[in-house]
Amino acid sequence: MLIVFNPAAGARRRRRLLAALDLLRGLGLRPEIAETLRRGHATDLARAAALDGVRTVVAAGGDGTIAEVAAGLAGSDSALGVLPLGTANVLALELGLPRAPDRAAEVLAMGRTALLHPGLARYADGRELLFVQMLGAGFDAAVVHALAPGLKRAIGKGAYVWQTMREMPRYPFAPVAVTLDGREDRAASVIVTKGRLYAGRFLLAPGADPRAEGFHVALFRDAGALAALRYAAALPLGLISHLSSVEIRRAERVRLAGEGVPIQADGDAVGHLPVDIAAAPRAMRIVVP
Ligand SMILES: Nc1ncnc2c1ncn2[C@@H]1O[C@H](COP(=O)(O)OP(=O)(O)OP(=O)(O)O)[C@@H](O)[C@H]1O
Repeated sequence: MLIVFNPAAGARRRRRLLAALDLLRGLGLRPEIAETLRRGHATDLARAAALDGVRTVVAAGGDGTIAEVAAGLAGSDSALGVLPLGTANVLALELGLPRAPDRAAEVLAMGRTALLHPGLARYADGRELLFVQMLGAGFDAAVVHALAPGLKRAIGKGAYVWQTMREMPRYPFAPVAVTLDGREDRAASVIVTKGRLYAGRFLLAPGADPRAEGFHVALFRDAGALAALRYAAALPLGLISHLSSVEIRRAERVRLAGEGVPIQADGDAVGHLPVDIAAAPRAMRIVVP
């Protein structure tokens, strides 16, 4: 087992990592630790471990770290493990993965796995990006793009609320052209999700499951600061999918295009539209309770 630790995830999570390590050792495991030095490093570390035949590579961080480790393991037989040390930890909440180091260590030691079906986004220049939970284009991505990492470390999820209020009056709401399995549509913002949850425990797409194939696509029809405020208020109340200006569709293939529209994937800023989204060529195994 290799644990890939992102020291920049969450806030001061090294103690939780060390606690989990002690517990894993107590359960008879001898995990190695590799610390990431920069963005994207977790992918290189995971890929090298998979080539070496390491059976389980654990992402110790948040959703961004999980996605990077998953990208490195793609196509291999190594399983993905998770020690949730991030800010939002949406995938961990989605799959019921415990945050407490003792319980997380127990889950990793048991080694029970489920299938995970990541999404793969392809940019116009042919680059590919794997995501495990969701990809957003439009307003939520603008918030992620503008978020200062220091603020996130200092005040955690509150940083998203603060940045959302700042972006509302200034985001230009360029329209997003959406193609769902060949059918054309339009929206002000779009979230292509594998899971039910968004930004923590908030319900976005009832019925979605990262262990199933395909995507749920939330189309936010209304543009403008007031609409963004309405969506932001409905989210913590679990009411997003009930709003008349939000439609949730299922699709296997999604194309998103829009002039200068930012994208976020698994909570990280990852460039701009256009992208073509489909299932990753192979499902992978993830360690679950
Ligand atoms: N050594 C490093 N220094 C700075 N950034 C890093 C380093 N290693 C990884 N990163 C980057 O840190 C970013 C944040 O990581 P991650 O998403 O795991 O944590 P988080 O944002 O706190 O959690 P969540 O996504 O669950 O809210 C990722 O984009 C990752 O590429």
